[in-house]
Amino acid sequence: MIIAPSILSANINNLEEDIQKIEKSEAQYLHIDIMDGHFVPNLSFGPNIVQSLRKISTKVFDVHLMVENPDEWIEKFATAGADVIGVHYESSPHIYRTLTEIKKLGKQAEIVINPATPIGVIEEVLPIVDQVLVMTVNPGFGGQAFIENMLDKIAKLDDMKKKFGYQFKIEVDGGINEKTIQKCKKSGANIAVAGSYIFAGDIEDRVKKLNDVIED
Ligand SMILES: O=C(CO)[C@H](O)[C@H](O)COP(=O)(O)O
Ligand SMILES: [Fe+2]
Repeated sequence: MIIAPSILSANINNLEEDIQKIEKSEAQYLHIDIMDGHFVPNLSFGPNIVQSLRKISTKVFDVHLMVENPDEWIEKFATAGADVIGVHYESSPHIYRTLTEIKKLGKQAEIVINPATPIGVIEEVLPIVDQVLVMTVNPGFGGQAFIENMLDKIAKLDDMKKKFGYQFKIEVDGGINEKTIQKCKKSGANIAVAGSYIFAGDIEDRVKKLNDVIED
């Protein structure tokens, strides 16, 4: 399972130091939350931050767009250094086109669904995506509690993946800690984003702890 530390919970006063700790850790991804104050009630980072981080990190940049009109932003984040670009199903009526454009830019395309969104509505894009992100909290903030009934959704998605032979990875985001990561893995998740859990302690140690519990 891939661990993706979310820099939303990093120390913004000393971001470089935290990024260096992530570099040394076993994490394979760096999760970057982009919030526009409209799609979610919070603001975070823009493409310039992604561009700066690209100079100091070798991790896979997993950019989670929580924005209205994602089509306006995908090229900017692709140019800034994103490797994976995640767009919310709820953010556009033309999400198939958005996902296709991400692929045309040479990036991995990810569809993201909010807790209230059923997987049935994304069935038609499953053959073209590289990742599906199942939100396990309502997006907008770090440090929220994991929504337990998302485990059924992850398991259903994993069943569909096996039934149709799809290759996408299943990612989970929100409320991930030593306990919830094990449940997500059992349900079929392949990538776990963790923000507050990782940055509340020693970064390298916390990433290792998450890896250790899922290996047991
Ligand atoms: O997308 C997000 C919030 O919208 C973050 O990635 C997520 O909340 C991570 O934070 P935590 O692990 O503290 O829940
Ligand atoms: Fe996120």
